[in-house]
Amino acid sequence: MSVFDYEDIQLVPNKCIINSRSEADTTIKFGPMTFKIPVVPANMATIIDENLAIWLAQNGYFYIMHRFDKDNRHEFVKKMHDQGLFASISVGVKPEEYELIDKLSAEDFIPEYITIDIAHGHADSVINMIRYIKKNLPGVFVIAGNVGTPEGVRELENAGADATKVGIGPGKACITKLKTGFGTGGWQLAAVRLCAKAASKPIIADGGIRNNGDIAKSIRFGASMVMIGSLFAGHTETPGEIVEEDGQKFKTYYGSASQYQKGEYKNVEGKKLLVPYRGSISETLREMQEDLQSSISYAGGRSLAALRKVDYVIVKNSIMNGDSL
Ligand SMILES: NC(=O)C1=CN([C@@H]2O[C@H](COP(=O)(O)OP(=O)(O)OC[C@H]3O[C@@H](n4cnc5c(N)ncnc54)[C@H](OP(=O)(O)O)[C@@H]3O)[C@@H](O)[C@H]2O)C=CC1
Ligand SMILES: Nc1nc2c(ncn2[C@@H]2O[C@H](COP(=O)(O)O)[C@@H](O)[C@H]2O)c(=O)[nH]1
Repeated sequence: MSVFDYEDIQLVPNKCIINSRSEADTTIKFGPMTFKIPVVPANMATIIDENLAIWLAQNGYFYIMHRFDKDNRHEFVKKMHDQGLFASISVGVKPEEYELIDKLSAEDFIPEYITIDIAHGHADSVINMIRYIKKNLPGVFVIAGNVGTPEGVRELENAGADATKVGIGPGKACITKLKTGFGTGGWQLAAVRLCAKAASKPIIADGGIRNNGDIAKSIRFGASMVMIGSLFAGHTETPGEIVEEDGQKFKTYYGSASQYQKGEYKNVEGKKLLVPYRGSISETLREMQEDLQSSISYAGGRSLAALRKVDYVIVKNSIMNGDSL
């Protein structure tokens, strides 16, 4: 098994067949809808809130609302639908989460997407929740995770998941590999490749994206969608608190399994960081789209499909050469 991560890989260019990068099509069909780019902000409390979810849905981007405003999720689905927007929520696996599914079903508020979001998603608790949602809300597109192995992907797909989310511990606010010794941190891209080969349905590569080029690399190795936290954390629209230090502006970004999210220091597997403030998220999304259009041109194609079969080389520890943007 070859083990590598984003910084160890370079994609190999093919002859360009378009006259302008604007001709390259970055759209992706994911579940019942098509989105502008194959990118989704992480379903974390410092990355997405209701206002940003509305803006993303109105502007052709996928979003997944986090699950930490527990009592508001039912109202959130209703609010999105009242505005003619799609609803995409997260759930956990505890008993009260089953009550939410029952309530949505009883009142016929059916979100388009539900993501089952727990740390160790290769578990009977997740399999049971997938089955419950599929039985009680049969039209919903169910994303389940997180997993880091082909076996995990297959079991969740077999239980009925429509997509699986891959990544155990590669996130920037993550300390899982330090606290437990487990995970895909340091070999996340290779894990995405292994999982995608086993998958018969779409996968989301989750965590470890540090540069826009990593989105193209994720697509090359089989992801249909890429989930990103830290690269989005510093924006005006993301909900992290603004902090000023030595005249410089930062925003807070904390893990969903950090004490800041949990309110207590128990089973902590996440930390808090300060991320430089960087203006509006619309500019970052626009730049991601432009960079992806450029990637498609280097792949010698017109759409994301060209990226999926491009050659690559493994250049361990050498390609960045100390470079930074
Ligand atoms: N992608 C990643 O690498 C990681 C992501 N996270 C994020 O942090 C948030 C909190 O996650 P999580 O702690 O799972 O959520 P919860 O605290 O809601 O836990 C969900 C349920 O799973 C149980 N559980 C959690 N971890 C384990 C485990 N290792 N073995 C057995 N049972 C377990 C919990 O019980 P109990 O608490 O009693 O064990 C609880 O009943 C999520 O948003 C998750 O995505 C967290 C860590 C890693
Ligand atoms: N191990 C942990 N992982 C976490 C936690 N909170 C979120 N996450 C995961 O990180 C990604 C985002 O990664 P990034 O590299 O883009 O910043 C997110 O989608 C989760 O899967 C946590 O507390 N511990």
